Amino acid sequence: MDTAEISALAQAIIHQHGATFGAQLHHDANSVELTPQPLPPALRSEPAYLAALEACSALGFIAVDAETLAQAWQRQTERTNRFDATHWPDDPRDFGLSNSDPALAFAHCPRELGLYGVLPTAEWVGRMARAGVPTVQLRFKSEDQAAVAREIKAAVEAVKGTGARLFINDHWRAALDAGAYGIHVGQEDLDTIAAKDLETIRTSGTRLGVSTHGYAEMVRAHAVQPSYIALGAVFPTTLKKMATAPQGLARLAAYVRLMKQYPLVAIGGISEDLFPAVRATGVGSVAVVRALVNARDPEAAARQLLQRMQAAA
Ligand SMILES: Cc1ncc(COP(=O)(O)OP(=O)(O)O)c(N)n1
Ligand SMILES: Cc1ncsc1CCOP(=O)(O)O
Ligand SMILES: [Mg+2]
Repeated sequence: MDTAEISALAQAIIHQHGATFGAQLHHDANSVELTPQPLPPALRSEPAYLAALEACSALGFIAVDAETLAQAWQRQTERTNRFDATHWPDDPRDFGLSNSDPALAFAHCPRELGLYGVLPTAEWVGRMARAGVPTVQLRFKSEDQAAVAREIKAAVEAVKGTGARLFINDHWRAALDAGAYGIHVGQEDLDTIAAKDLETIRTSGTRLGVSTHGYAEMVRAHAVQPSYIALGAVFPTTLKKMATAPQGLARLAAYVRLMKQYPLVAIGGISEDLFPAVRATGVGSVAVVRALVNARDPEAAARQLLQRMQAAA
């Protein structure tokens, strides 16, 4: 196939899916600006792969995600024996997400983690757990290890008797020592935790949540078979400087279709009014910071968000 024929296949993909992913270019308060990305160097020569690489880059996927999608489109083409521009890859087998050994998976947690409060102190953790938030996280940023250990212990105490599941962000050793329900780590954290330490967390029965920001990171997260996968940032957030653009609802829905074997958590810029649209993607949990912490009445906000979670279920 020559370059013109490959470009015609790429155009067919863009024609089919431009409205879905391109719809994110609309301009309203929650719009997500996804600009076409430069075409990365091709690693293979098959037409389906090359066409998908071109199309996905044009649709705004960054190089590693366009590459992951292009490889999946090629596998889909081989598996089904035909190139189908209409079918956006969503079969885990095409992403190499099958055939994991379940004996090596992290401890399970419920598919529906529900409203998930990501909170700055043990006091906030206790307050939101008592308000009925079913999943909470202590996201306590400090270099002072003694202060970290104290805060984590206090958070573990604070959720006792509330039924809330407590995840600890980043500080996995102290979280293990304190007997927290789970640990949340980012991609950078995964880079720095040694394989033997991950194994220590896994065999302790402590749950593990992993942040992802696109297709390549989801594939990478799957390699450790975590208890849940977080997907974000869905919308712009002022709370954390993100290395990648907000993903938007269309991508979130595509991620949920692909990763439905995992409990999934959507995070980033999710305000109360956006809950129905986020829940409509099928994601089982919605994580928020500012929607709780910046609310004039955080307990009332928690009640409101819990209702939104249920209404959209
Ligand atoms: C539920 C949830 N999702 C994502 C994050 C972000 O984690 P990470 O990428 O490690 O960034 P920091 O929170 O450490 O700044 C999270 N904390 N919780
Ligand atoms: C910690 C984190 N990780 C990805 S987005 C985010 C912050 C979410 O905060 P908010 O819900 O206030 O946008
Ligand atoms: Mg982190």
